Amino acid sequence: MRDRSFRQTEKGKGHGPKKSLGQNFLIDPNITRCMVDYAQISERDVVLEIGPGRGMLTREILNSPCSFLHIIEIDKTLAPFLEPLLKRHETRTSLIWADVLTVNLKELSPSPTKVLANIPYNITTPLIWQILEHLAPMGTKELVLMLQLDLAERLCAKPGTKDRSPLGITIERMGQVQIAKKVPPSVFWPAPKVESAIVQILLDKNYDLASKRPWRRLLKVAFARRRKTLMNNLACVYDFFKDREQAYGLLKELGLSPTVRAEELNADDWQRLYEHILTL
Ligand SMILES: C[S@@+](CC[C@H](N)C(=O)[O-])C[C@H]1O[C@@H](n2cnc3c(N)ncnc32)[C@H](O)[C@@H]1O
Repeated sequence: MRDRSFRQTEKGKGHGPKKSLGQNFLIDPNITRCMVDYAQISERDVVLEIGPGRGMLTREILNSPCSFLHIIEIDKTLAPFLEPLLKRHETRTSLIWADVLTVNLKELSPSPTKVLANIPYNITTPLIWQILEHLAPMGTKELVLMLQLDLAERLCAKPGTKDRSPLGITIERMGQVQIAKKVPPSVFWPAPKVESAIVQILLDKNYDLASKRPWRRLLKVAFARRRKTLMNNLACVYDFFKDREQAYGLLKELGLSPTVRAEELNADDWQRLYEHILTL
């Protein structure tokens, strides 16, 4: 059942949704419950919620047995919604008013084991990189995120498809990603123009990969010009190789065609290429 009292309450507290901050609030408690169920939060979990808005998902997380909840929200005008809620759970919550992209997530104490968020679509990609880079090495093992459906599909893209991306490949090397549930615009207020999806990311290996500069640089170079071959990108962009001959030699050694494009490589190919780049 949708939360029909929402609009009145919202107006009552003098806060209208801000488009510039991606404020499409969830109004269907079944969806927030679903997100918390996917996260399977136990009393050992420390949760980080990004962008709590009016606290719809926050309330559901606080109903779970989590030992601690960090919350980061940029919009202080949401205080009348959040502060009374958090006051009831003072000993196990901490609220930071800030742009999450400027927060040093490594310093959150206790360290989050799980991240839940209905994130503003405009900061999704840098935010996921930030979480992988700073929180995965600190023990974050699971992310349950509400994302725009097309981005969710890009994160799950298989080798050989045009949607393959550096972020998707990095997640694949660190764990698994899946679309847990597609979500229609009608569960938000105001309704966005696009469909969304709940995405579950499990991290179970290579926890420090996203923080490795050579890895990030390899992917950046390989995907710098998507229509060019991997060999051309490796040889011509930046200075990985002296010339095309050297790049050709490496691809041959790895059993890869000289005409292969970055989007065609699978996770093992990336690992072998990365290991070789580290020896250069
Ligand atoms: C899509 S709304 C989700 C609100 C709430 N979690 C819900 O599901 O109803 C996104 C929230 O992220 C907040 N936000 C936007 N940009 C942010 C940023 N850079 N750092 C932290 N919070 C941000 C917005 O103010 C808003 O509360």
